[in-house]
Amino acid sequence: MFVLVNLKTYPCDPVAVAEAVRDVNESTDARVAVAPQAAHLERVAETGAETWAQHVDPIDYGSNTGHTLAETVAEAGAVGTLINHSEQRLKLADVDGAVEAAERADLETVVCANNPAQIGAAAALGPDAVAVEPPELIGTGTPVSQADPDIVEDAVEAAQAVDADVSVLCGAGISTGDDVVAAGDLGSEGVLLASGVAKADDPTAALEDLVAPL
Ligand SMILES: O=C(CO)COP(=O)(O)O
Repeated sequence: MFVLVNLKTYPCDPVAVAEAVRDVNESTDARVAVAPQAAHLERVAETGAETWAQHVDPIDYGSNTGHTLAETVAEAGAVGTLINHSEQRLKLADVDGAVEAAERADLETVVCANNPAQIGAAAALGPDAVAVEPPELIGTGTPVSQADPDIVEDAVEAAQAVDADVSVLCGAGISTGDDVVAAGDLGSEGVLLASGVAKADDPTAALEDLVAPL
């Protein structure tokens, strides 16, 4: 299972979380990675943790003030990027352009989507993975795998119908090892999560709990 910890703009110490991600990754068969804010990418990557960007824009080098260029993210040490997170929605054409930009920079891609229909559309753009995250469950602590298991199974089916090579992750409210196991049982190859680690008093303990059954 892939466990991708999105730090959003939570007021945690990104380097401390990254060190916990690095250490827990070494102690488990699961793959554990962290997605800090763009300005923290370099410091986080220097810890040795697998580092992802939260977003890249559908642009190339040039006159794009305030945008995030995929090549710069890669140079800062990211190996992958989220695209179209529920909190950073893009138009379909821009999701396509962002996937293209990420591929140009050799970044692995996870395109997020709200529901199985959008997952099918996202899978058609050829990312490495898609992630279904029902927005109403994000940050609630109620795991998608428990509150809405059908959405995960339907997302897996929708992605497979379009491109069987695209992995499916799920997210929203995931915070325990049991949640991760339940996600896997529904056909998900990984989880995206944030508050369960970024807001935890002890991020290392939270991460250890997440991977314990894997
Ligand atoms: O948006 C998410 C991960 O990208 C999910 O957030 P929570 O884990 O806080 O529900």
